[in-house]
Amino acid sequence: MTAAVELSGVCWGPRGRPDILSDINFSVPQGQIMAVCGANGAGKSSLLRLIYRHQAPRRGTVRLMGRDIWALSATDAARSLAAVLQEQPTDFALTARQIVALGRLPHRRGWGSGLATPGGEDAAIIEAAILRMDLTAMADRPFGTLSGGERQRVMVARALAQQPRVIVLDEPTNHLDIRHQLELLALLKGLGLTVIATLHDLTLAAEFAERVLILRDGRILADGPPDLALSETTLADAFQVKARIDRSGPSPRFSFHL
Ligand SMILES: Nc1ncnc2c1ncn2[C@@H]1O[C@H](COP(=O)(O)OP(=O)(O)OP(=O)(O)O)[C@@H](O)[C@H]1O
Repeated sequence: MTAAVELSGVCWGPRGRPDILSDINFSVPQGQIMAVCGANGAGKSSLLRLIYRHQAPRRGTVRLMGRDIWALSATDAARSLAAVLQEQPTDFALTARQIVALGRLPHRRGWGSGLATPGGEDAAIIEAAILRMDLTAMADRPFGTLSGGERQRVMVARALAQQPRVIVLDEPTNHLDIRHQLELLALLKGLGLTVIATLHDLTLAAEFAERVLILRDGRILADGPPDLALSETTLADAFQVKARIDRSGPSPRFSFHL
């Protein structure tokens, strides 16, 4: 089966600067849940920006469903891939429902029609995404009046309304309380989509992901099932701390010291 996302020989750096990401090679099968972990500045968000076609690799290729993502139009890419980012829209006057409705834009014919009130099928998809993210009670409130966690759920609902095959999330559990963190990760797992998410919380990564990719200084340090990728040696190397993992319980417990 065609990989959902595949990076081959990818390097990236800002213009006029040395590479920040080097020699990145991995392939994510359709339906896989992958967490990307690593220290601050390791290159996680930069890697996601390459995957959601925000920036082009300096060398190498990023493929989405087998096609070079830069051979696709932005709209075609958005029909297959949705991104949930840490930066949120600045248009705080839009209601939560209007923001979720933006997820339908890549599927509308002609950008002008995208601003019209959604028709039957689109409206049903938007309402389903609102319901799924438990936003019904606040759907008509301006986005700017929502709490950080509620806004995060609106952004996930927008991604769901986009009906992508791949969903990329940058720190999706930021701002969420424990219950909403667990609910969001369970929901993402149950979608049957390919999911690539950066996560700082290694316990959540170990429980949620089938595969963990660990970056260090812009290179892949480990890539594999959580039990293998999240080893004491790898974590010590990735985060420059002493790491202990207690695997005696149902899920691993991580402890760290300097
Ligand atoms: N456009 C840019 N220009 C200059 N430096 C950049 C640019 N984008 C990223 N960097 C640098 O690249 C490195 C990796 O940044 P990135 O945001 O990808 O890290 P991260 O792993 O997501 O970090 P964090 O956990 O702190 O969010 C950082 O040192 C950052 O300052």
